[in-house]
Amino acid sequence: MTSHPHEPRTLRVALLGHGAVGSEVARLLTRDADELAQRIGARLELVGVAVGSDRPDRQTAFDPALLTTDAAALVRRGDLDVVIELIGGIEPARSLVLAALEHGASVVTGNKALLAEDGSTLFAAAEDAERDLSYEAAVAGAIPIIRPLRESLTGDHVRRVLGIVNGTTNFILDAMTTTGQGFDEALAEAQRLGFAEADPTADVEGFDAAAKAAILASLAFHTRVTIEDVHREGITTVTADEIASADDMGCVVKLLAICDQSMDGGAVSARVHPVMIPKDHPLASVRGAYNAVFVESESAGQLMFYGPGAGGAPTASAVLGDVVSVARNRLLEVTAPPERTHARRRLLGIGDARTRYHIALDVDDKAGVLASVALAFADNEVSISAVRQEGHGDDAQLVVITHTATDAALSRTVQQLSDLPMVREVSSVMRVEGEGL
Ligand SMILES: NC(=O)c1ccc[n+]([C@@H]2O[C@H](COP(=O)([O-])OP(=O)(O)OC[C@H]3O[C@@H](n4cnc5c(N)ncnc54)[C@H](O)[C@@H]3O)[C@@H](O)[C@H]2O)c1
Ligand SMILES: N[C@@H](CCO)C(=O)O
Ligand code: NA
Repeated sequence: MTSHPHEPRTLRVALLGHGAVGSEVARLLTRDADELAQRIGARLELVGVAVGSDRPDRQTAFDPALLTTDAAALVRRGDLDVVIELIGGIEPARSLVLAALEHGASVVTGNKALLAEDGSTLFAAAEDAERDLSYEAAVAGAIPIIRPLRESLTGDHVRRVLGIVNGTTNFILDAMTTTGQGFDEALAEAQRLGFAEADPTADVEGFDAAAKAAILASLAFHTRVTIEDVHREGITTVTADEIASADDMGCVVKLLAICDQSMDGGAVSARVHPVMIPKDHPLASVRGAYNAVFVESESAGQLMFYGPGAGGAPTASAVLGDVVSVARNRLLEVTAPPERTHARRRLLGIGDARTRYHIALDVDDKAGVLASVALAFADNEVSISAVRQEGHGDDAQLVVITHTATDAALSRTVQQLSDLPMVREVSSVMRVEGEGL
C-alpha cells in the first residue's frame, strides 16, 4: 500500500458475522473511527460485513452497501489488513480464517470452539502467512486473560489455572445456592432472564468451558491441549442437596475449568467439572453471570482476573483491543510472537488427576457400618480427612471428606462402597478444591 508520508494510512477491515458481538464491534468501529485512528496511527476502513442468510433485514451502524452474504469472496479480496471472525462454530469459520490468513490479513476471533478443536492448524497458518491471529474474546469475554498469559506472565512458571469461565452455569449454580432451587428450575429462570440459551447444552454440559480450558492450558503450559484432551462434566446432575451439603461445610459449588500439572511438573491436565470450594476462596465470591480466572505461578503467586465473561459490549471490548493491537502490527509490518508449544508436556487423563472428594452415602444405621465404609477407603489408599453422620434410622447418611487422592483410586473406592450390603446408595461424589476444610 502506498501513501503520502503526511497522510494517515488506511487499513482495510472485514467483519464476518453481525450477531450479538459482531454488531457491537461494527457500531464501535464506526462510532470511534477518529479515536481509533489516533490510537493506531492509521484509519480503519470497514470494507465489508459478511452476514448469514438467516436475517436479511437488519439495522446497521454502517453503509448497508457493505453487507454481503458471501464471506468466502470477502476474505479472498486480497487487499484486507484485518479480518474479524465473529460467526462462531467450526465451519465455515475455519475455512474463512485460513483463507483470510492466506490472502494476507491478520485475524481477530472470539471463536473458542474453533481454537480448542484445531488451534494448531490455525496458528501454523498464521505463522506461515506472517500474520497475527488474536483471540482475547475467546476466553472469559472482556476479561484480559489471554494477553496476561501470553505476555505478562511469560517470564514466570504458571502452576495452575482455575477458572469460572462460563457465565450461564455460574448464574444457575448461584441461583441454586441463594434460592434453594433445583437445577431445572434455576435453568428455566436463567432462560427467562436471557442468561441461558433456548438450547443450553453447550453451557450446562460444560462444552463451552472445556474449549476455554483447552485454550488456557495450552497457553499456561506451552503445550498444545485440544478440547478432546479435556475431561468434561457439566452441572445437570448437581442437586439442591449437594448445594446444601456444600453450604453446611462452608463451601459453594462452582463449575471450574482446572488446568494443572503433576507434582514433578512433567505432565499437565485440563478438566471441567463441578467442585465445592470454601466460601473464603476468591472464586467463591464470583456471583451471577460473572467470570473469573485464578492463576497460580511460581514467582507472581496468586492472581485473580475478574469481570464480565460474555455479552455483546464486553466481548466487543476484547475484540477491539485485539483489532487495535493487530492493526498496529500491520503498520509496523511485524507480528506478535507465534504460539509456543515447545514444552510438549505429557497430558494426564482424569484417572491421574489429584483432588479431594466429598462423598455422601445412604447407609444402614447400625454398628460396624462406619468400619466397613472406612475399610473401602483404606483398601484403595484414599485417606479420610473427616466423617460425619447426618440423620438416623432410614434417613442415615454418612458424609466423608477425603485427603488428596487420584480420581482412579476414588472411582475404585466408590465401586467398592456401592457393592457393600449396608450402603444403600452412593448419593453424591463431588470434588473439593481449596485449602482449609
Ligand atoms: N455472545 C457472547 O457473549 C460471546 C462471548 C465470547 C465469545 N463469543 C464468541 O463470539 C462469536 C460470535 O458470537 P455471537 O454471540 O455474536 O453469535 P451470534 O449467533 O449472535 O452471531 C453470529 C452471526 O453469524 C452469522 N453467520 C452465520 N453464518 C454466517 C456466514 N457464513 N457468514 C456470515 N455470517 C454468518 C449469523 O447469522 C449470526 O448473526 C462466537 O465464536 C462466540 O463463541 C461470544
Ligand atoms: N455462553 C458463554 C458465553 C460465551 O462464551 C457463557 O455463558 O459464559
Ligand atoms: Na478475554
